[in-house]
This record gives sequence, structure tokens and C-alpha cells, in this order.
Amino acid sequence: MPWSQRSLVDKIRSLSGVLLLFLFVVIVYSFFQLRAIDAEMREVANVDIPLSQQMDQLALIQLHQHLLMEMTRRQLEHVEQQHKKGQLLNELESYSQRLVDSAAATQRIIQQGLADGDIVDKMVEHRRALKAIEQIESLHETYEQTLLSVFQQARLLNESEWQQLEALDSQLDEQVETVVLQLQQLTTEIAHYAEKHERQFLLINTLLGVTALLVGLLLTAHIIRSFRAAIGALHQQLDSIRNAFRQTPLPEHSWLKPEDELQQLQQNLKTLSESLSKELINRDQAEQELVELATKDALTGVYNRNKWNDLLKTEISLATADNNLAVLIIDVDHFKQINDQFGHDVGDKALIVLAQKIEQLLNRDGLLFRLGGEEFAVLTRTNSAPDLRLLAERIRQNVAELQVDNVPPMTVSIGVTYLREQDTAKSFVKRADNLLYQAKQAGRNRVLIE
Ligand SMILES: Nc1nc2c(ncn2[C@@H]2O[C@H](COP(=O)(O)OP(=O)(O)OP(=O)(O)O)[C@@H](O)[C@H]2O)c(=O)[nH]1
Repeated sequence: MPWSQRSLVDKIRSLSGVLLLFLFVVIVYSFFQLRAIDAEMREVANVDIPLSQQMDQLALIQLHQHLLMEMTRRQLEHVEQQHKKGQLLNELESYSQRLVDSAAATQRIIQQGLADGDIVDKMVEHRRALKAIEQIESLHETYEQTLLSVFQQARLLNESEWQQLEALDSQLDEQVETVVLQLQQLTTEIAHYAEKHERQFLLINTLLGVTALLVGLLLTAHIIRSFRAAIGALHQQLDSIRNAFRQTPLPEHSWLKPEDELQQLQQNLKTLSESLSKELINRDQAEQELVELATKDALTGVYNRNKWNDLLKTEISLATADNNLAVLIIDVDHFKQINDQFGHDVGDKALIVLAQKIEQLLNRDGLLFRLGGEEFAVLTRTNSAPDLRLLAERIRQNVAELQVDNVPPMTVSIGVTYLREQDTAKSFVKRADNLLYQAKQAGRNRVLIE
């Protein structure tokens, strides 16, 4: 699958794998290189340090040789020194012993290095030094023999013999000097070789480390970028949802740090959820209001004609079995006069007070509707004539007792009828309407039941 189409988790997993591989390579490389460097350091310790000691030793032996020559000169020039012959022999023996020991030790160190070393093996100078030491040994042998024969003869040397001895002495001295210089070169080479190797190790290790760091940074940057992109997408979705609800704009969220973005996202989700719940509550309220508007009369708060039409049919269909339903059509007498005399507002108030009174009298035993103007209707589940008459009369009498501002007592005419077997909604209401009309005709402020 192409890289761009892979999931975020997949990408992070792959980059983490590369990073871990790099770290693994760094660790393995460091482990083997440290082992090699450790071996080299041992070799330096086994070769370099002993060789330096032998260089010091050879320098001392040179001094010893100079001393020996000086003593020899004195003895041969002054007859009175002849008795010191034994001391000279001892001195020669000690010097020779030191030189032979030092040469042997130096050879041993170099050969040991050549036998098992990685560094020494590569150095041509070591073999050259070994040869130079061999030359010291052969020169020393001649020098020692010559001195021994001089001491044993115990005579004065002529000029040419003395020059020969001095030539031999300086040859040996120079050879020792040469060996010391060669050893110095060797130790410097070994130290340089080890240092160079160490530097290489540090360089490669640093390169690998920096690469691992870059991979790590790349990985982190990629994770952050992907994370921010995901959060950005979520913000956009939230914004579009928010716009859909037309709420207060959510706070700015660009150029925020990841942790701030998370907090911001959390805050936005909280705001959105609050907006949603507010929206739901508002919708419920709006729905409720719509229902109220559709079914309730705006002035008095009782059911309106729409509800009347609905409920009349429903109640008739429910009451079909036992005809247990009655209707009261109530109309205020000469209501126009109230409006005319006291104004429309007072008329409104009178209608509100009247509706409240009738509802109170019904006490949930019936439903009150305003059919229009000053005309009301009551639906009640009864077919008992005495009960109905009692209810209608109570309404009529209580309305007459109402006090609205300075309005003289109101009266109402009421037509009452029961549901009959063959009744339709229309015939049922029509009968009540006719009774109301008759009540009006008969002088108003009365109840007619049929
Ligand atoms: N204040 C007020 N008046 C209303 C409202 N609706 C209808 N009216 C008035 O009610 C009056 C009804 O008058 P009419 O139909 O002549 O009836 P009436 O004066 O009550 O006479 P009868 O019914 O014959 O006793 C009219 O003047 C309407 O303007 C309303 O909501 N508020």
C-alpha cells in the first residue's frame, strides 16, 4: 500500500521500527568497536608502556657506557690507577649485563606484539627495530671483548688502539641512540593508531546517533502533524455542526500547541454538547409552543376551535357505546355592549375571567373550548339530566356574580344536549346551538336542555 494511504498507526509503527533498527545498529556497532578498542588499549599497555620503559633504560645504559669509557681512559693514562682493574671489570660486567638484559627485554616486547597484536602486526618499523637491536648485540660483543683484553693486558694503549676503541664506543653509542629513536617512533605510531581508531569510532557513532536522532525527530514531527491534522479535521466538523445550529462562534483554534488543541477540542465538544442540549430544550419548547398555538385560544388559554373539532369527533367515537356525552354551548348576552361601553380591553378581560370561572366550576369533569368571539362550549362525559342542569345552572349563576371592573353583571345563555344514538358531530352540536338560540329568543340568561 502507498505510504500516503497508510493509516496513522501504521505510519507511526513503521517509523518507530526504523528508529529502533537504527538504535540497534548503534548499540551493536558500539559494542564491537568498544571491544576492539579495549583490545587495542591492552596491546598499547602491553607494548607501548614497556617499550617506553626500555627506552629510559637504554638512555641510562648509554650514560653507563660513557662512564665506563671515562674510567678506562683514566686507568690507562695513569699508572697509579692500575690497582683499580678489578673495579673496572666489575663495572664492565654490570654495564654488559644491563645492556644485554635491556636488549633482550626490548626484543621480547616487540616479538610479543608482533605475535598477537593487531596494531604491531602492521608496522614495518618493528622489524627494523628488531634488526637494530641485533646490531647492538653484535657491536656490544666486540666492544666487550676489546675492553676485556685491554683490562687483562693492563698496559698503556697506543694512539691507534685507543682510537679504535673510541670508534667502537661511539658506534655502539650511536646504535643505541638509533634504537631509542626507533622505539620512540614505534610508541608514537601505536598511540596514533589507537587514537585514530578511537576518533573513527566516535565519528561513526556520532553519525549513527545523529541519524537516529533525526529519525526520532522526523517521527515525532510526523506524529504531531498527523495528530494536528486529525484534530483540525475534528474542529472543522465541529465548526460545521456549530454553524448548522447557528450558535456563538467557537474560540479560535489555529496555531495552538497539541496539548492546547486537545484542551480546546475538549472545550469545543463541551460547548457543542451544551449547545445541543440547549437546542433540544429549545426545540421541545418550540414544539410545545406550536402545540399550544395550534390547540389553545390565545386570549383565554382554553382549547380553541381546532381542538374542538378534533376532540368532538374523538369523544363522540369513544362515547358511541353508551352515549355518555353531553355538550353545553355558552354565549355571553349582549357582549357587544360591554365592548362598546367599556372598551375592547375590558371586553377581553371579561372573557378571560369568564373562562377561568367556568374551568374552575368544571373541575376537570369537562373540557372548555372557545368557539369564537364570546361563544364557549363544554364537553362533559355524562348523560344524567339533573347533573347537567345543575352544572349549567351553576355556570350561569356564577357568571352573573362575576365582577370585572365597572362592568355590570354579565349573563349567559346556555343550550345543553346529550349525545343520541343516531347523532353525528354536526347534528349533536346543531341541537345544542338551536337550544342556545331558543334561550336567547326566550329572553337570554337561561339554560335550555333537551
Ligand atoms: N373584546 C372582545 N370582543 C370580541 C371578541 N370577539 C368578538 N368580540 C365582540 O363580541 C361582540 C359580539 O356581538 P354580537 O355577535 O352582536 O352578540 P351580542 O352583542 O353578544 O349579542 P347576543 O349574542 O345577541 O346577546 C362583537 O362586538 C365583537 O366585536 C374578542 O376577542 N374580544
